[in-house]
Amino acid sequence: MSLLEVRRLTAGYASVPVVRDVSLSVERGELVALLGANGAGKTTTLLAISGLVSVYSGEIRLDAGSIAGLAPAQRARAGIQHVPEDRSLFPSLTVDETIRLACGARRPPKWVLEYFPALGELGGRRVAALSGGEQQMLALARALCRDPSLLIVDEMSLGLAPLVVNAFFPVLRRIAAERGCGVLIVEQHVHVALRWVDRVHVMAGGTMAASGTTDEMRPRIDELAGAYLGERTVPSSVPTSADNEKGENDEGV
Ligand SMILES: Nc1ncnc2c1ncn2[C@@H]1O[C@H](COP(=O)(O)OP(=O)(O)OP(=O)(O)O)[C@@H](O)[C@H]1O
Repeated sequence: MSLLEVRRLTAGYASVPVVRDVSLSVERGELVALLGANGAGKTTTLLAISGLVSVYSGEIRLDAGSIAGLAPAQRARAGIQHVPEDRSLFPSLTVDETIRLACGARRPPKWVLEYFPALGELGGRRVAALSGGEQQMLALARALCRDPSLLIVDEMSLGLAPLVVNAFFPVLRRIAAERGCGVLIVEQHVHVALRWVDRVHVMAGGTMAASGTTDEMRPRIDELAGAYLGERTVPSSVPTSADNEKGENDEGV
């Protein structure tokens, strides 16, 4: 039984479907990437899972239960946390205030900041004064405060330097493994994603073009990039899975 099961989803805006017949799944402890060119429908698919766009047909199940009838806030309470593309932080709040707001009356769980120790030094700093990487750390930490069973991260690397991106992936892997949650990310750096994720779904033109384990997809990446990913690939000189075993860039954030 998958943590998240999306079956034949058709969803869109103002009665116009922009994703059609999309199926994907995420298991507990698994890191899954959703890839695709601009406009392929990745964000819309994530928004449909979180209940933020209209679903016209298909099924979305979390822990085997249908969440179709649930409002976004109910889905959040059911275990889904969504870090949107723009990160949706409040620029005038400090790091501490952002975390406290996410935790409500409770204290932030200690383990949250253990994944992002750099945030510990930034408690009093306003969001507006944080770098892009620090803002992404905060957005992820805020989502983790709810101890999600499914963490959704849209365009995690947007605006971040490749070195910073490389540092985020091992942290996401640890979160998935240690918290037992599923992590579904939209990622533009395809070769970097293939270094770290367990499974890949490739969207094109609002439909699911290819799905498979990373080992299955890696040999097909040039074919997939040519057919579906447009400019959203980086040269294959970016380290591949073999480099993981050497522990390069694993220092975390
Ligand atoms: N609010 C909206 N109203 C109407 N159409 C929209 C809306 N948002 C997105 N679309 C359209 O839906 C299609 C899929 O967009 P979506 O943002 O899901 O793609 P994407 O794969 O996430 O692209 P990108 O990588 O550029 O963010 C596009 O044709 C887009 O123009």
